[in-house]
Amino acid sequence: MAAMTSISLTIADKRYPSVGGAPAREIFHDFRLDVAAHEFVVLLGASGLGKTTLLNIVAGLDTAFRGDVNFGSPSPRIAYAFQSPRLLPWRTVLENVVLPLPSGPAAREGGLAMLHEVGLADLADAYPERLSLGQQRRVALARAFVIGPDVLLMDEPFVSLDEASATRLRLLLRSLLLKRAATVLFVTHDGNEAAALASRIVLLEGAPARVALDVVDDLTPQDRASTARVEAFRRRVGLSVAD
Ligand SMILES: Nc1ncnc2c1ncn2[C@@H]1O[C@H](COP(=O)(O)OP(=O)(O)OP(=O)(O)O)[C@@H](O)[C@H]1O
Repeated sequence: MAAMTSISLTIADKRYPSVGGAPAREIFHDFRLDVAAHEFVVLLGASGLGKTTLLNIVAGLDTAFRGDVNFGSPSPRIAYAFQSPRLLPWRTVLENVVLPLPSGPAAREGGLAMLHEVGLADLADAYPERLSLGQQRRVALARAFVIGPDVLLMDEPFVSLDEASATRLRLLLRSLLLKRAATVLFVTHDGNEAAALASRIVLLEGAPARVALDVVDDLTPQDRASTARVEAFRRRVGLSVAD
């Protein structure tokens, strides 16, 4: 039975000190975000607002802030898919996927099963340099899911792909989540991507960042497959974010 993991994030204060001539910046002030178990929250907002900072705080990678992250369940498994796939070039595809697992035959089996699910079983023994960006992003997805995450953090995981490849990867992500539910925080600049994926969209604005819009995305799978319906939804709820 998978744990039901929610996320309660409070950031009383997060700032970066001044670097070079640039002034110190307060990124978050009295900020709060509550994510229910198995919600798929897309965080949307302009560049430089603090979205990556927020993911790093939830991941526990950034502890230089005043505030608190609470998961509502003990020791949740957290997977983080970064903006670039970050595969180790000297390891094979399979070796990259099983990195987060204790080594052994069970890891190999789990890794191969995951590669099969993302459609890359044939490339298990290849090295990352041979892979297209779309394939590398699939490997990153496999590595995120191989631990059976309770919390999945994703920072623009499908950026720089052509639209057809990005659409395929979004469908793949949704089907992976149908098999093993996770609580998801997904960052993007792209309003259509947000509408196509989310169960809830949170738009951030300003400095320090505040929640400018927080809407439920109840599109059906059929709606999500239609660019026109996704765009209509985005306009209806007032999401008009430029990239
Ligand atoms: N270590 C750091 N030191 C100083 N400033 C930083 C540091 N990391 C990030 N910043 C600044 O803090 C702000 C928020 O950065 P962050 O990467 O969280 O934004 P973002 O919303 O994820 O942006 P993008 O969408 O471009 O990735 C930016 O202005 C960035 O330049």
